[in-house]
Amino acid sequence: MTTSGTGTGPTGIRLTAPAPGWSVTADVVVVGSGVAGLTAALRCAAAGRRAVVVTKARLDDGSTRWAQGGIAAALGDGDTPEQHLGDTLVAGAGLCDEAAVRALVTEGPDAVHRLIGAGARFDTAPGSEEIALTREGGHHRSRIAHAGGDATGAEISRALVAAVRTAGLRTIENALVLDLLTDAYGRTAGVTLHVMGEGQHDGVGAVHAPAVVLATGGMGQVFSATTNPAVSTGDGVALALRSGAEVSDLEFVQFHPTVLYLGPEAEGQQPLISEAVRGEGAYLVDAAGTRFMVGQHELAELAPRDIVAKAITRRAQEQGVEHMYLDARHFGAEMWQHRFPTILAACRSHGIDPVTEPIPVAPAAHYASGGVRTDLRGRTTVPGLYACGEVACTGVHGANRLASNSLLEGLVFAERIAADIAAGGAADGAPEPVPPAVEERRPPRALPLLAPETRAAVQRIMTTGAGVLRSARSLARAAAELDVLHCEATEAARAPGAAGGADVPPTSTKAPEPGVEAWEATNLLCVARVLVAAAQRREETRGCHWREDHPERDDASWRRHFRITLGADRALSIRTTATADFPPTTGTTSQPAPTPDTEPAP
Ligand SMILES: Cc1cc2nc3c(=O)[nH]c(=O)nc-3n(C[C@H](O)[C@H](O)[C@H](O)COP(=O)(O)OP(=O)(O)OC[C@H]3O[C@@H](n4cnc5c(N)ncnc54)[C@H](O)[C@@H]3O)c2cc1C
Ligand SMILES: O=C([O-])CC(=O)C(=O)O
Repeated sequence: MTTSGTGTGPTGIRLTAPAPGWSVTADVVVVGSGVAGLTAALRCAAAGRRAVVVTKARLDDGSTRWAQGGIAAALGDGDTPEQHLGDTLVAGAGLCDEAAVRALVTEGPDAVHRLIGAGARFDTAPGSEEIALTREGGHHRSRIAHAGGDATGAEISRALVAAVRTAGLRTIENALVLDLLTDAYGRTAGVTLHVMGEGQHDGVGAVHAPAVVLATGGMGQVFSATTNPAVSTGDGVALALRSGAEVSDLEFVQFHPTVLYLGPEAEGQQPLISEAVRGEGAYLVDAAGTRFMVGQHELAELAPRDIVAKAITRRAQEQGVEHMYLDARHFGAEMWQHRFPTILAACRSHGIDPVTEPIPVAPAAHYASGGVRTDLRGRTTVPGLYACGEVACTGVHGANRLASNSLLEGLVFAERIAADIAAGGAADGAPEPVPPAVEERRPPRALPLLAPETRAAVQRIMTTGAGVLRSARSLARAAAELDVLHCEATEAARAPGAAGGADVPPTSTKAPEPGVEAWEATNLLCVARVLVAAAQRREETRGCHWREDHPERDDASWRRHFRITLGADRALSIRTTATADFPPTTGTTSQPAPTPDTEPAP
């Protein structure tokens, strides 16, 4: 067995996990403990597979816990999966894979009922046992189930964590997964991970398993202001790239239109004002108090998210201001308290009372519509490596995710993966035993210890150059600045005495292990560079990719996906493929090379 990662990241630096010092063996290792990871683990366990869940912080520390609006499914009278399909395809702006969307919307209602069976409690309509349903942007029907008013994700997380505990699943918390292990045939054989804090697993170790499910969530932390929690650093996408898997559609970062505006210097996770607030009748008004969405789209404030985010940005530019306002004073105190208690508390903690004043809002990075490319069974292009949830690109979201389809996608595709694993879809048999000489055979470590400041630098560069509004110029500047960061990091890594530097023998036991911050910063830089490369390539405006210099959607030239890998020559390669070819329907690595063009990255 050898460690993967012998190629270089887009940083050009060899990114290889340190050799494992301890190990655990399982049938499947699930990386991440949000809705996708926990559902996959529970389902695998129910099918008799030994599943281990590894997660970077605590079990409930991902985006799932923060989800507000709800989970979309055709649960209501008169609603149908077909109508849900239609709304999803429209939001996806011509780039959804219809087969994937069909799987989502037809399997969605039962998946939600299974979640309820697992213990999740959704709000019910007054005086009834029926699930209460609301609306969000892009949905022509009320089909969003919610819990605790605006605390849907917290309830889903609570229920799934409780189910995992009841099922007695093995979990390893505070463990950052570094890289994929592969066997001599290039098949998945587990992961290496770095456990923080005290405990029996302290330091770098490994979980050996023939199937790995990446469920690491999003990459919102690539930007300065995001709704995503601190753990959303794109680790799964970076790991997948290093292991040779394909990623796709990274340029489609969804900016949520209504995030509480806390000033131009605000950084890190920002409070979301759910789209469900607009679903219940809140208005967007500009600095002059005018409802500017009326007349812009048939659904006005409930237009798909990308359209609202663009309208807010445009109107703010016209008026020379930083934000717009969401006015829901007409809800009254009781409705605010009952329906949106979390948002009410968050606003008040920042000195804004939505009962008596409009809420200042601006777009912020919210969701990665692209990610690690999978087929309908959740298989990536590396045998035995699966991906589900926000880290994955199943083809469901196209160029822009429809509101509240994300939790649903996590459920449905996690279940599909578990079914595939249960049917023997991963590499056959147990992983090969680790040969004693693995320490000597691992590639030389040359991970630069990126300083924590690198994270903030990446975020500033990405926010300025690759944010909600982009252009060739802004993207070129971002690419150049990221290059500088990469070069500085490389130089620092080579400096005498640096961990992983040239003076540290590959097998040295004295070299300090890179810290979590170093891995996260490295992963952020890696995904930022790939994201910018994809955004530079897409010379049109589509879905949540908005190019100032190419303001129109161009189906003739760009109704395509970019499939991005790190080649054996260590260069980033970007291929384009037509929508109809996406994703593969048969599985793993034996796909014919897509047409038409294969080019080195810019
Ligand atoms: C504020 C907010 C509100 C939202 N509201 C909604 C909504 O109402 N409806 C909806 O459908 N969607 C919503 N979304 C999106 C949705 O919540 C997420 O897309 C979804 O929860 C992602 O689930 P996941 O399981 O893929 O990832 P997450 O829930 O983000 O979990 C990822 C997990 O991976 C772990 N992890 C990451 N990297 C590593 C690593 N290297 N090693 C080990 N573990 C790692 C994390 O610690 C975490 O446990 C919202 C998102 C946010 C941020
Ligand atoms: O509550 C919100 O607006 C967030 C949401 O639905 C989503 O991201 O799907």
